[in-house]
Amino acid sequence: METILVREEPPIEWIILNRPDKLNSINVKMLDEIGSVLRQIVNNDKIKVIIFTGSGKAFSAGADISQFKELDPVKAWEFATKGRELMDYIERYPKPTIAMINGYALGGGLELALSCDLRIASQNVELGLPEINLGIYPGFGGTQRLVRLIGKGRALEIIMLGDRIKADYAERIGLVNRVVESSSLEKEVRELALKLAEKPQTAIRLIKTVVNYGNDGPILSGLTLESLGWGIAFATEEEKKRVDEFLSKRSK
Ligand SMILES: CC(C)(COP(=O)(O)OP(=O)(O)OC[C@H]1O[C@@H](n2cnc3c(N)ncnc32)[C@H](O)[C@@H]1OP(=O)(O)O)[C@@H](O)C(=O)NCCC(=O)NCCSC(=O)CCO
Repeated sequence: METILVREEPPIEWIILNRPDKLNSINVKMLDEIGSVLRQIVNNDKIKVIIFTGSGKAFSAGADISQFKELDPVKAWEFATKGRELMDYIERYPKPTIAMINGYALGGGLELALSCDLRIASQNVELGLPEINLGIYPGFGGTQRLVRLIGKGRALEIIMLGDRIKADYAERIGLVNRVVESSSLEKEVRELALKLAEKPQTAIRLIKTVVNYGNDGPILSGLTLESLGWGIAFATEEEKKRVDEFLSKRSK
């Protein structure tokens, strides 16, 4: 891999964006390499949680602006589609994903974090969608995912002003799940990942499916999907085992 580092530590797979001298800005090669790793491990049962992070002082400063001069409108559309499709794949990935955000997460970097299930940030982060300052706007899904995560008013403020946001405000508005001390970021995220890995994996997968697909359409479709998935959970060994354990403890 040229642009990422991969650390396999079952049950965790670490995907580390690795262009630190360019603040881990995202080029086509990086999109390809991330997609390729995710496809390789999708059926590996030993890997239960994926953690994305960045090497050096950034999670990622966004799409690689140095490539923008080569983009005519059609190539720009294709690049945005490629980035957005990877983010769609991450959002719907059957295993839980965590963005461990260190330093800058801007533009496409924040959009990558938005496509993850959980976002844990260190105190020193600066988050934002500064694309407006380049005369464009977020193209890897940010206009849609940010609105759904924090609401239209706050999302429009972030997207239209392009300002950088600090950790405490990001936590207050729900942009990140949790802010932790920089020195304990990796430890806390690892603990969270191990906790997730202990959970019944089919139920986790069903939750992701119901939440992601259910929220895309009318509420009645989402609620129906919830009921269907709930039924499927009863077909799993994990459900039988855990319900039996609960009941047997109480009947003693
Ligand atoms: C993140 C900033 C504020 C950091 O500033 P600073 O600490 O001063 O560091 P720099 O010298 O600016 O950057 C170091 C090095 O990285 C290169 N770089 C940084 N960001 C990018 C990028 N997005 N693309 C390409 N290269 C980048 C920078 O050129 C330097 O390289 P040298 O070879 O040393 O010159 C600041 O870097 C910043 O504002 N970055 C841009 C953030 C941004 O606008 N992101 C949105 C991109 S568009 C997008 O993501 C579309 C998808 O929706």
